[in-house]
Amino acid sequence: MPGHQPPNPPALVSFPSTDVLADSLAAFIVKAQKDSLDKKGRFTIALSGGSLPKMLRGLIGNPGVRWDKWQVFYVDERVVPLDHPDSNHFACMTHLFSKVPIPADHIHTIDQSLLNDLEELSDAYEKELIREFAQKDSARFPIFDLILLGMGPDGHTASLFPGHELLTEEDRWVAYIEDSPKPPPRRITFTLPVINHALRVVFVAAGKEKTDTLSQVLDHPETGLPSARVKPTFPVINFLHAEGIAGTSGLELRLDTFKGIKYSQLGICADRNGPKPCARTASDVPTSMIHYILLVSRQGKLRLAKWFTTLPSKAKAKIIQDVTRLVLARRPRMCNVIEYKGAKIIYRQYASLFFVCEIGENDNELTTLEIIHRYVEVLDRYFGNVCELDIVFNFQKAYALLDELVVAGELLESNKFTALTAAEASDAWEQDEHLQRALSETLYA
Ligand SMILES: O=C1O[C@H](COP(=O)(O)O)[C@@H](O)[C@H](O)[C@H]1O
Repeated sequence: MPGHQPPNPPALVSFPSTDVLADSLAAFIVKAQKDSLDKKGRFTIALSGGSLPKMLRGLIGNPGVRWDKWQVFYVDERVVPLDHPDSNHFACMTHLFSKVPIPADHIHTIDQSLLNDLEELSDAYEKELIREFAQKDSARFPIFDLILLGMGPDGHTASLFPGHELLTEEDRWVAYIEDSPKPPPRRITFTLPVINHALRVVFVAAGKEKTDTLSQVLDHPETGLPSARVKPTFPVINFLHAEGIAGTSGLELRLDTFKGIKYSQLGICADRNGPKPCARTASDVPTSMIHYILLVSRQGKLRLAKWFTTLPSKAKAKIIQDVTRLVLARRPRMCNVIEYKGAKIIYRQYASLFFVCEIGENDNELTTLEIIHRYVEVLDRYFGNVCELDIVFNFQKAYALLDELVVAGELLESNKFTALTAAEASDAWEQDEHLQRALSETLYA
């Protein structure tokens, strides 16, 4: 489960103006949407209120957006009628949805008939989430493709406020609050586990006062501000515009403001040596997706097949046949990338085994080779110089180790030791179970 893995450091993108931020954010959303549609044909997104809806203007008239594939939820909602100026839905309607062709039933709002009963209202919204997610993704918590958050000057995000008991909620998906320090007082909100299970989480912060809050959140997470508790598996990306941070040239980022952050920045970026224009754009945030991983022997025998896309068995058999033929025909010094039906096959040979992945045409080959190598390293450490026979006789373990690294086609755990520790822990439980069984058989025989 994504939320059980150690979080990655956040990334910060600073923009010279809110217009550039809005364009870049739109490009990022379209890329995330494309990845999700390629993978599963739908796109689930959760939106915040406050200043965020205005920042979504880059989506209006954007030809890359497939509105009919979106399922929209609200990260939090103020408990007021849906046409009330305080409503987050109202803000999103005003600034975005009234201007784009999204089907009305793809926007999941609160049930207005329950405004007088907060418990019923939040339960009903949770049920709405269950309807969308429970059978398709994780039943424990929904896994959103993208959650867009705001950050209040006090560090609150969604309707999770500093020091509030809701910050420790571990079970509920949606909770309610009657005493919000920011008006209106009655709200419902996603809980932190829901936010932390998302595939991508982005904070959008615009305004000078957000600089100090962001610095507090990034440099002093120990203070436990709500925004600092957002720690999903993949890096949180912070889209920031604030005068004084990004000046007119956009390059005057005050690096000392954010000490703890990993500066793997996009758009206008900076590192410890100072800010510089960055070749990458926000839409290049690495969301590379593997469609499948195959392990094929030199004799053309399939040793492992892990699919991250849903395909009929016939199509899978055809792919295995084609890919095996293509890879086996390669000579040693040839490039490790092969074009195949509008996608890319990335392969690497280790002794008698070919490790083969398919990725999209815009995905990153080198990252994929790195993922393959990481998997081989983990296998190697686990089996001690892994060979083909280890995989043949322990294929469940080979799958389990892969599951520790790659989930839903994306690299989940880049630390091989963490992946190994998880596998060794499950071995220990297994042995313990054997022991328990042997003991109880002896005792009760
Ligand atoms: O009250 C709320 O505040 C936060 C932050 O809003 P912002 O105006 O400072 O961006 C927002 O994300 C949340 O959805 C909203 O209900």
